[in-house]
Amino acid sequence: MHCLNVELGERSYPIVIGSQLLGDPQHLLPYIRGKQVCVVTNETVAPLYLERLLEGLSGFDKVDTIALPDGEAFKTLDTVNRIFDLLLEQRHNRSTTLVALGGGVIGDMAGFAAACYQRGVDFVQIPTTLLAQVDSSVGGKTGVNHPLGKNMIGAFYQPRVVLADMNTLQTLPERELSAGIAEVIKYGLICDAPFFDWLESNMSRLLERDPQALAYAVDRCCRDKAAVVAEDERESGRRAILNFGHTFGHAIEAVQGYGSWLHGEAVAAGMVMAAELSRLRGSIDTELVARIRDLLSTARLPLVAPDDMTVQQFLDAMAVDKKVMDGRLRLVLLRALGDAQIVDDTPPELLAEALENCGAV
Ligand SMILES: NC(=O)c1ccc[n+]([C@@H]2O[C@H](COP(=O)([O-])OP(=O)(O)OC[C@H]3O[C@@H](n4cnc5c(N)ncnc54)[C@H](O)[C@@H]3O)[C@@H](O)[C@H]2O)c1
Ligand SMILES: O=C(O)C(=O)C[C@@H](O)[C@H](O)[C@H](O)COP(=O)(O)O
Ligand SMILES: [Zn+2]
Repeated sequence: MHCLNVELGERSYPIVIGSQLLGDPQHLLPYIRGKQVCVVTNETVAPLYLERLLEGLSGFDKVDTIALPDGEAFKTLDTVNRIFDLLLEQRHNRSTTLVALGGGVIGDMAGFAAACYQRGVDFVQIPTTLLAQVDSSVGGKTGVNHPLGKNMIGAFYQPRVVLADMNTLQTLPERELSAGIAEVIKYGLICDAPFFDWLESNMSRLLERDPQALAYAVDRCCRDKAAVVAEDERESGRRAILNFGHTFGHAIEAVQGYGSWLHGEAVAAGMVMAAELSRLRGSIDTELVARIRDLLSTARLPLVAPDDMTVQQFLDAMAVDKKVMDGRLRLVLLRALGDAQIVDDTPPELLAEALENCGAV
């Protein structure tokens, strides 16, 4: 077991990475300040891990659980409202703690509920997917989707602790493991070239779920993300690099209807699009684009746009991206391997060419 910190002054918190963390309450209890707890999970994760977690919470006056329906399609205000209904019906007060047990969908919604309930209560992240362990549980972006755009309603709200139990990854469906690997690869591309090299040599170990390789990757990604977030908590500048591939990816998710492409899959295709655009702008060469495609493909991730998705559909969906400023699209592109930059001067015809080169019609 080991630990690292997200340094945010009075909002700093630890990320604990280990195995058997779920059954060992000593990691969780110090971060629960009141006597009330509400575990937020879903119908898939509850039968797998809820009982183990609840065993460690038996000392509290009040422990409620809500198991939400599973899936990105349920990452909505209506679903978050179900959390508020339960909290109010069960008379949870301001000293309650929400515990998010699940993937990024649960973490994003539980965190948002915690930010809003009685103007803010504590919350804890127990991420059970690779994607949630390397990305969504860290950094305090919480929120829900809107039919017109991804994560459009939300808040920056940091957890009190993140507990990443490696054992939970053993039950993850293969497709979800790959989706998590997309965000893992992202860190290599945007800020950690040596890690990208490591991934090229060790991808088979990750796909085989070698516990040591998984723990190494989770630790490395969390360190990379914690450093970026510590520098720019609310994305006024550098944090936007964590959005690499996402302007394209979010367009895919919104146009396809949330859930048909997994977030990580959409980000994978989006990263190829961003890499291709970087190449067209002359920043990176064909060889690097090929390396990126090869690694994503080895991880069984998609490299091109969904069938029939048009350039115009991309452009319309991308126009509502949260990074748009004064009507200008801001995109995260690559200057080199491990070096991302934010650009706001992409010629429209070059953007269209990159999209077409990646399968948009
Ligand atoms: N807040 C952030 O910074 C941030 C970062 C990246 C992604 N996200 C968001 O995270 C979401 C994607 O997260 P995700 O990939 O974890 O998806 P998810 O939460 O939908 O989980 C994926 C699937 O795996 C199941 N599952 C979870 N843990 C399991 C386990 N241990 N064993 C078996 N099945 C398990 C879930 O029930 C679900 O069916 C998206 O909504 C995305 O926008 C947020
Ligand atoms: O933490 C961040 O910052 C990220 O951008 C991480 C992304 O992987 C994540 O998908 C995030 O939810 C995207 O945020 P958004 O602000 O573009 O909706
Ligand atoms: Zn993401």
